[in-house]
Amino acid sequence: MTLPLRIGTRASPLAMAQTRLVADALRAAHGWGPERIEIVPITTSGDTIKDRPLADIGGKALWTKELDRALAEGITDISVHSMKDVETLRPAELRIAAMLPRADVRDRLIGAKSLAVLREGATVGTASPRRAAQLRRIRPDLAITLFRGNVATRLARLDKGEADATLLAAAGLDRLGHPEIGVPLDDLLPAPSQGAVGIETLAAAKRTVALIEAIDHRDTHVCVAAERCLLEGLGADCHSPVAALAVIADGQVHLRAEILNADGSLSEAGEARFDAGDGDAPRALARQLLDRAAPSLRALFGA
Ligand SMILES: NCc1[nH]cc(CCC(=O)O)c1CC(=O)O
Repeated sequence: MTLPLRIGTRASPLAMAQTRLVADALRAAHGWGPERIEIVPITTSGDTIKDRPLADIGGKALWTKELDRALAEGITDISVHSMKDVETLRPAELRIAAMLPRADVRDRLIGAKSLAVLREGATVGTASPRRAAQLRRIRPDLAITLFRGNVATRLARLDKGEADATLLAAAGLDRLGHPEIGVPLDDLLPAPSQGAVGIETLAAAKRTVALIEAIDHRDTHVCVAAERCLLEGLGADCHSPVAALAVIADGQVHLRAEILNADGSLSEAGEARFDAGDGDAPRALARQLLDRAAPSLRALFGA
């Protein structure tokens, strides 16, 4: 292939930073010069609508629709995604062929040294139903205010005093060059796919698939696939109050997961160990969580 490989990405600073990591990995794997890759920034609906919770926008595929269209129309050859923002069920003609090595999976608290020292009734800015529910389970007195927009926007809103604290993914802060911002929360189970970057192309584009597979980080791919199978079993997406994390331990996948209601007053947690590539075990864990959940929690998942 002599033409440049065109990489479609959201235009946010984090998406661009992640895309540069993908470009570097591809160049290193294939011995390419800089001219072999072209980065194509694309604005998505998720980027333009900032003032409403994502669930209210009716939104599936908010971050991916425009990138998918660019692939289908031949404007780009591959797309780079934060896997956390990729809806659970993808069009069959697309293939997530590789993932970069996962970054720090934790959330970091910004604005206070710990959740415990936040004053009574403090306000925490977040747009994540999972973070809101986990926070309010630990500290029911906290008020949640809607914080959307990219990482820099949220930090600026915190600076302006629109909230006492916020939670952001360590992965995003680190990849934007801010390893010093915030305190990692070890006890908060992250969002499914947090910290993972995926590379997608048309399943029929066999040569492109092969080029991408060369940089696949298998353990990350296996773990994120397990977390996404759990989401599938729950009938959930990236706007649902679900936390999950898979790690490889003793040659097996160890998946921990939790579902919550909006204020964290109801939750159900569980774990499973299974072989890499087993999609049934995470779906069975999803079933178990729903079966054990109180009816009003189960109803949130349409089950
Ligand atoms: N939903 C926004 C989003 N999508 C991916 C990341 C950070 C990188 C990651 O978690 O992989 C973020 C920001 C955040 O949650 O702080």
